[in-house]
Amino acid sequence: MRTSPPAPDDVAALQALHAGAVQAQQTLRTLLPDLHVETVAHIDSTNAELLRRARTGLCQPALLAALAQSAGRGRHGRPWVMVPQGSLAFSVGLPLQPVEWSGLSLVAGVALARALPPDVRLKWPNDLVWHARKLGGILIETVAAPGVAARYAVIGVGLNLATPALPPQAPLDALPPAGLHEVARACGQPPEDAGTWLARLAPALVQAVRRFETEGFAPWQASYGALDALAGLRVRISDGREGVADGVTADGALRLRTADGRVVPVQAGEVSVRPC
Ligand SMILES: O=C(O)CCCC[C@@H]1SC[C@@H]2NC(=O)N[C@@H]21
Repeated sequence: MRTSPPAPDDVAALQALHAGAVQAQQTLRTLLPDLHVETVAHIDSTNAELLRRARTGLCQPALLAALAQSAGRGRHGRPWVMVPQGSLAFSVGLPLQPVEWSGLSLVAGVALARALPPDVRLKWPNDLVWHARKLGGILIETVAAPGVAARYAVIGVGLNLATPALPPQAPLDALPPAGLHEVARACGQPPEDAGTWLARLAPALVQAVRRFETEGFAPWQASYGALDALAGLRVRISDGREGVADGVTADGALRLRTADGRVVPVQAGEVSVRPC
């Protein structure tokens, strides 16, 4: 709990973030007229908060963004640490009833990558990368929505704006981090604040997820392929399997071409790139 008044920088940053959320709400007013938007200075985790609300029956579409998270979480129970010098963290929550859930995180990745600078790519299943460095990630969690057939899906997005220092305990096969300000500099563009990115990314994400709900992953397969950072690389899956990454299947599994020439679908796991 905060005991001192927010610093002026926090106030300005929160206003900018809020302006981005309101702009996203405007963009989405036809698709999601009841979208609730909220921006907070501090929270444990935007994903955790929307899931808590859904469990108590608050299942309306929501966009929640935060300047700081004390318990941000990533995939596989890992912590997600925001860069204090510049970060974007938001979650979109909405009741969802897709024909098939597989591929949702890949669709979210495609939508985000398309709204980010041109060189941003996707590392299966849901890392946003730039020149083999991690810019951000996506964490999707769902909960049963009381009284309705749909589940409530919470799609959390964390993006570095500033480039984080490499943590000393980083595993050797983890991707080194990158930040969007650095990407903008490399493209000769000025850096943009978290609110500006939120206004672009949240609508792109919601529009894609709504389309996924009715059409599934298959129409996204080619778009994913065009953004696939792993295509043609030697990879190792966290379960020990190795091979060459060969795109994704029509339901979003990673196609792994093994040494004996077979292609096996990998439904889940962590992927590390091996030296050639
Ligand atoms: O790369 C990953 O493992 C996914 C990271 C997802 C982090 C975001 S930040 C906003 C939302 N709230 C969380 O606690 N996690 C997601």
